[in-house]
Amino acid sequence: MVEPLNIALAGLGTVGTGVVRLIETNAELIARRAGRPIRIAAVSARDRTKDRGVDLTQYTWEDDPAALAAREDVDVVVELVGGSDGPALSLARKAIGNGKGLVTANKAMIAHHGLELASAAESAGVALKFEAAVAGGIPVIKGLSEGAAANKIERVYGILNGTCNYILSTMEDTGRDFTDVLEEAQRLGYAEADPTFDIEGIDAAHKLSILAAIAFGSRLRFDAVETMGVSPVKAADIEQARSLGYVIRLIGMAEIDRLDGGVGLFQRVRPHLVPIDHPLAHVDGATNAVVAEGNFMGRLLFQGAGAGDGPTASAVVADIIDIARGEKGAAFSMPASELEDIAPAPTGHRFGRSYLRFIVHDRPGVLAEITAAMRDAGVSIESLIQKAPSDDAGEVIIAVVTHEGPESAVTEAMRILDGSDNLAAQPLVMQIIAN
Ligand SMILES: NC(=O)C1=CN([C@@H]2O[C@H](COP(=O)(O)OP(=O)(O)OC[C@H]3O[C@@H](n4cnc5c(N)ncnc54)[C@H](O)[C@@H]3O)[C@@H](O)[C@H]2O)C=CC1
Ligand SMILES: N[C@@H](CC=O)C(=O)O
Ligand code: NA
Repeated sequence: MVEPLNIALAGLGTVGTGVVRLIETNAELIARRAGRPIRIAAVSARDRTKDRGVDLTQYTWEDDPAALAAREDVDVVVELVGGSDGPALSLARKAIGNGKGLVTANKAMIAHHGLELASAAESAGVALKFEAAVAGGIPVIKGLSEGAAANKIERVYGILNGTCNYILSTMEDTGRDFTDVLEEAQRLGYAEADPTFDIEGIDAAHKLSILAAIAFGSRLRFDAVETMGVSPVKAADIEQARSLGYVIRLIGMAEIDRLDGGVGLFQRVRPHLVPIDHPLAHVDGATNAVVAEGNFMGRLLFQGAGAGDGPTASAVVADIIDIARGEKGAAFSMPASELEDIAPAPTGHRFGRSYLRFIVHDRPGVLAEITAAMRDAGVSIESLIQKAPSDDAGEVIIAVVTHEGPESAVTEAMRILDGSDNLAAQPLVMQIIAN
């Protein structure tokens, strides 16, 4: 008789109930693949009486998630509560401290405390796994830390937030309003408990910092991710971008910067313009996609569902199966002590084309002021569109696409224009992804 792997689940929301459903539905197949059955020994969440659409009566209930980490009959704790600190972190610390494996989908906690938890797991000789934390159901952590393990990777980028991608692509396809589409993404279980994390780019920044650590063998530097979300993007930008041959996507990009003879870690999350014939332009809905460039493998593209109960549960259970097979692995693809401390790249090195959007008062001299600022900052204009006001508010949209050049020149042009009384709103700058 083979001993089961006994797991405890903390958090029974979108992902937690997805995990219960998956383990119950595919129990026999999972046992054959894992070499032994996966048994849910105990569960915990905030509200015991809530109807979650799954029968939990057969599992022991603990009111306090921390109690799961103390149970003798538990081999692996699965943390699906969320939040960078609080109950999730104390549960994670206790589980590892008590010699239990830890599986989590919590990118906020890993981005902030991943190094501490990885070191603790290594010392305790237990597994720490978080495949679901980056790009949901896509096995990108496995792909990079196992499939691409032999490569030097110096660039990784992609679409890392399902909620933002759902909002941007749905607005683009249907012309629907931002708030309305966000509510739909929340109903579908894509958004974080606090959706500000999604729309302000913080969730994507959590994921990017984890990916960068795995891809480059660098220490996590979430604090150094330059982050901007999608809230400043207006329906008019989506329309303008489309007329220029682009779509707008929230892109996370991490790169090793070797300019000026040093080595720096560049990490940025921002809305970008993506040419319509680029593979990332066709990533719609809650789909995520990650591109990684390795010195021997070339370019890899991972694509699939980045959020939602089924795909996320699939990644969580894959981690549990790995542990059942006796695979511990290294949380960040190498021992925590081997991760290099790479300082953030100096700003001002980036080079490329940009899209600049101004909302201005419709009066003489506005265009001249904008083009003069560009000239004085050394920004070369490739195209400029002025859109007639659609209402009688007396405001006009001016969209500028620049030639390739240093981003620092665009920043300087924005500095020159800052505070101008011709501007009716804060200008928006989006970088254009090269083909
Ligand atoms: N929803 C998604 O598509 C994805 C979510 N994740 C991550 O998975 C984790 C869980 O996310 P969801 O299931 O969407 O969240 P959720 O909000 O649907 O579920 C959270 C669960 O944790 C429980 N909980 C919250 N605070 C608690 C506390 N103080 N004590 C005890 N239980 C508590 C709640 O009762 C609920 O059962 C988060 O870390 C999230 O970032 C990762 C990838 C995709
Ligand atoms: N809120 C996240 C869920 C998955 O990580 C997202 O929208 O991508
Ligand atoms: Na994943």
